[in-house]
Amino acid sequence: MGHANHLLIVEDDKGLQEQLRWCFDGYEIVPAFDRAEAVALARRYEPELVLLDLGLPPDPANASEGLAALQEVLAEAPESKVIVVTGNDDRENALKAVALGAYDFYGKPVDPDTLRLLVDRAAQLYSLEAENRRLAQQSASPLEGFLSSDPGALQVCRMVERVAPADATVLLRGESGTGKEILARAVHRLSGRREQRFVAINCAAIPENLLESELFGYEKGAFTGANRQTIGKIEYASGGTLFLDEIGDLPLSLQAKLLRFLQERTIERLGGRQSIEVDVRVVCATHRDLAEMIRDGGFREDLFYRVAEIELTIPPLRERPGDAVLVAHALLDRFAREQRQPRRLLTPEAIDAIEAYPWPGNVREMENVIRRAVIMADGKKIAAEDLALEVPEGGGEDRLRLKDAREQAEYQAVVRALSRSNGNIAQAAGLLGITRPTLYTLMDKFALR
Ligand SMILES: Nc1ncnc2c1ncn2[C@@H]1O[C@H](COP(=O)(O)OP(=O)(O)OP(=O)(O)O)[C@@H](O)[C@H]1O
Repeated sequence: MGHANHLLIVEDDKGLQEQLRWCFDGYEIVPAFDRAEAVALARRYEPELVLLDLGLPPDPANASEGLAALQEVLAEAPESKVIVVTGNDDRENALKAVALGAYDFYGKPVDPDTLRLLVDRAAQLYSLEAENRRLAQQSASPLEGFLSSDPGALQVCRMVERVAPADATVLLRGESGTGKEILARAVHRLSGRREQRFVAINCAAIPENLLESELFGYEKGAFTGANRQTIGKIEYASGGTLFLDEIGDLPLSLQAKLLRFLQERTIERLGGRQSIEVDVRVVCATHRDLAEMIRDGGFREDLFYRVAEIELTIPPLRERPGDAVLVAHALLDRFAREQRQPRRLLTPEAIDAIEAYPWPGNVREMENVIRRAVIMADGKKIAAEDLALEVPEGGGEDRLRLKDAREQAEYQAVVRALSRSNGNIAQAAGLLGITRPTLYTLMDKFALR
């Protein structure tokens, strides 16, 4: 056992409590003597395992207090494996308990060895399930920092994982703020070059005459003011990854020089004669339509084939249904953590506004909007007004009606599953055939938490 599992023992008989404590050497025992205590301790420890005597005070002869405790404990710690201990031959209540979400039952009188076996097995199952949950959560966000549940965007993430280890040049296409830089960094991190430098340069942000020396470096005396030899970004990235952002904005003169570098893998510093071999992985990004630029003579076709050995297109937020709200919630979590404040909730109208807005600036724009809303909103809720989004008029009425219908159906399914499982998240998720994180996201969306 890696760390000791918490075992909550709910048993009003002090002697039995003591006896059980000795059987479960190796577990972190948390004793409780009645329902209220059991629930409070379940909340505090979220124990992996619970042994629950169904006959609890004030009426130990009757299982009702124990069954109520079971439900409340599971509401606090939905993943817990609860084993109920029933009176001799009380099969009816044992089955009731299992129907309410108990993992198993055991009849008194207690035989320590058998009970220990049962608890050990439950512990194993718990850790298997925990591992599964961890893996499921990972696959929801396959690349660190890149959030999405959209099949198209997730496909791009999988491609990034696949191509990262190869040295091929990658072109990332996508509107501004769609996470091109995050994915470029992921390519680097998942490659054999991760220990070396990741060097980023934005071709649109630097004037043409400076860009050349930024990229290639220069020798002393190469031009007025060049008073010492300076290494360019390409050389600086040697052994690592060079990220050329906004490659579509690279002037034609430099396109020719870059092409030569990509073909020969050597550079010459400005004013220098020596050609220097450089081993770098190149990742490029652009929000422009390079094919159209090629037709208009603004981008070299031969360079395009060099930089686009692998081309990945990140879909914009408005084409990823559900992602806007998912990302908004994740940002609220992040800002709450950063500012050590309780997490704000979005009102249903705010969620509607987020879904209806086209997000031309994608996640970057959303970061700004949410950050501002957190500052502007008073109280725990963020209302649609706090977001101050200008939702375009008209247009999507049919789409909206369909969306309303879908939302309503979704809402009803979630509410019914939650009430049927009496608020037990794991059970409700099971009924709906979705994972717990997805259910939590839906509950947030409908403000059901
Ligand atoms: N899928 C995502 N999940 C979480 N954060 C994201 C996602 N996409 C983008 N971001 C965030 O949005 C901001 C912009 O992302 P990034 O700089 O990678 O976009 P970009 O496509 O390179 O934008 P630009 O073309 O404007 O430079 C960053 O703060 C990034 O963390």
